[in-house]
Amino acid sequence: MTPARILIIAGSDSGGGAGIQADIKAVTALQGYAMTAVTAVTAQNTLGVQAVHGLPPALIDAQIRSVLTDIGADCLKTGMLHSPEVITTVAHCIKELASDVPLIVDPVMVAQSGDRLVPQEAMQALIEHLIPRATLITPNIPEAEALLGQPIESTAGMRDAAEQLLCLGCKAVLLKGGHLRSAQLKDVLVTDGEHFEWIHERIDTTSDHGTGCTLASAIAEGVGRGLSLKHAIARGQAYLQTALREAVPLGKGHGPVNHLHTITAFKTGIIEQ
Ligand SMILES: Nc1ncnc2c1ncn2[C@@H]1O[C@H](COP(=O)(O)OP(=O)(O)O)[C@@H](O)[C@H]1O
Ligand SMILES: Cc1ncc(COP(=O)(O)O)c(N)n1
Repeated sequence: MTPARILIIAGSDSGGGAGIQADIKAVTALQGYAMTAVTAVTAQNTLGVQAVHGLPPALIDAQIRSVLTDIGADCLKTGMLHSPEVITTVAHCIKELASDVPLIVDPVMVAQSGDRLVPQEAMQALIEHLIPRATLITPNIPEAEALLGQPIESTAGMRDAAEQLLCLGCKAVLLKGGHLRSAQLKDVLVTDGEHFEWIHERIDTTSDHGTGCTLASAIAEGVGRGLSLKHAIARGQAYLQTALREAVPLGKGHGPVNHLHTITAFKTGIIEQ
C-alpha cells in the first residue's frame, strides 16, 4: 500500500513529546509517510520551555517547496507558526504549490506547561491568511478563546463557540475540551450543516504533553489516506486515547503519550525486543 504523504509544518520539541517529534511518530505509527518543514527549534522538556528560536521564513518556504515539488502531499498539517511573517509565507507557498491539498491547522499558542510559544499578534495573521484555507482547525479551549476574544466557561458553550469559529471561513472546526476541568472530556466537531460530539472519561495521567499535536497529525494521516473527516477524527481519537492509556511515565512533569502502541511486531515476537 502506498502510504499517505503528510507534510507537517511545525516546531521541534527537544523532549520528543509534542511538536514535530509527536507529529512524525503519530503519522508513522498510523502507517503514513511523514515529511517536515521545521518552523522553530525549542529547548523543551516535560517541565516547560526553556528557549525558542524561530527559523527564517525563507528557510521554511524552501523546506515546503523542496518537498512539494518532488514528493507531493496528500494532506498538510500546521502546528507552531511563530510570527505573522511565517504565517503569510506558509499561506503563500501552499497556495502556489498545494492549493487542492487538504489542510489541518492546529492553532498552537501555548505548551501544556503554560509557556507561550506564539505571540498574540500571530493570531490575527492566522485568522486572515490560513484559517480561511483550512479543511479543519483544531483549537483547544484557550486557543478558541484567543481566536474569538471571549471566554468559554463550560462544555455547554462549546458548540456555540465552534459555530462562531466556523464563521472565520474554514470548512470545519474540532474544538477540544481537555482544558475544561470536567470529569468527562468533550470534543465538538462543527461543519457546514453537521455537528458531532465525542465524549471521553478523563484518564488520570500526567502523560498528556503533546496530545493536541498527536491528535491533529493522526487526523491528517486519516484525511490523507482518503477517510471522511468524521471518520479520520474518530480514528485519531481512538489512537490518542490508547496512547494516553498506555503511556509510560517519563520526566518530572507532563510526559509524552505512547505514540508507538500500534506497533505490535515486538509483542508478537516478529522483531526481537
Ligand atoms: N487526561 C485525558 N484523558 C482523556 N483524553 C484527554 C486527556 N487530556 C487530553 N485528552 C484529549 O486530548 C485531546 C487534546 O486535548 P486538549 O488538552 O483539549 O488540547 P491540547 O493538547 O491542544 O491542549 C482531546 O481530544 C482531549 O479530549
Ligand atoms: C514545538 C511545540 N509545538 C506544539 C506544542 C504544543 O503541545 P501541547 O499539545 O502539549 O499543547 C509544543 N509544546 N511544542
